[in-house]
Amino acid sequence: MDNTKEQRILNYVLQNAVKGDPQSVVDTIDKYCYEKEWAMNVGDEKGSILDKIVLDTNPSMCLEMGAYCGYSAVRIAQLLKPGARLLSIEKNPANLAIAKQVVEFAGLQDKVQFVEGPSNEVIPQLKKKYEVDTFDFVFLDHIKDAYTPDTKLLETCGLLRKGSVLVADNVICPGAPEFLQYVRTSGRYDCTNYPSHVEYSKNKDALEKAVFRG
Ligand SMILES: O=C(c1ccccc1)c1ccc(O)c(O)c1[N+](=O)[O-]
Ligand SMILES: [Mg+2]
Repeated sequence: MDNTKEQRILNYVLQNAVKGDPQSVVDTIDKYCYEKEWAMNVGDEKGSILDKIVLDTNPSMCLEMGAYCGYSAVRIAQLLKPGARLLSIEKNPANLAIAKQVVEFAGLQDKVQFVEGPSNEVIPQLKKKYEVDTFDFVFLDHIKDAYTPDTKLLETCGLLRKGSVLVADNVICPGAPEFLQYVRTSGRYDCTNYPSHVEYSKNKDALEKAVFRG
């Protein structure tokens, strides 16, 4: 059976990264995506911005929407303090399987819990089924049209608290204009834009940080 780009990325990690070394996994995926095939990981440039925000936030409970191949899960999880955890939602079962293997190869399986399904169906289950109180940090990197309804759903499900930090990828390219308008005009967030570029390219993109006011 012909393999997919995501399977080729996993195979490249398994053959070239250092097992148990998260940064080696991140660097290896970046190398593959620069040299062989573009893929929609957050990438090294935006990833460095993401890293700084995670370190500054020092979160105990994190959510990621859009695991893809596990790249951002590895970036985030390697920065978490002991006992902190990342819950990663991915609706594509094939990508979820890849992401799980990438995270396991990095040695971060004890910090990352994957949940398969559409985010709008998973979010309402998080308090009872996954024993989540509130999220300190949320990374949005899934379907761009879902950013706004999922942010509102996190609010209505009581999963955000005063100071919860949301970081959204791709607010310029492919773009998330409704999300930007909502977080910047609702009065419920303090927003900061981080200009950057689309992963592995020179096209303009940006991250948006939105801190919930409670
Ligand atoms: O939407 C795409 C996309 C659209 C068309 C072709 C390939 C990807 C995309 C591009 C860059 C991203 O960082 C990203 O997260 C996504 N995504 O799907 O979530
Ligand atoms: Mg993205």
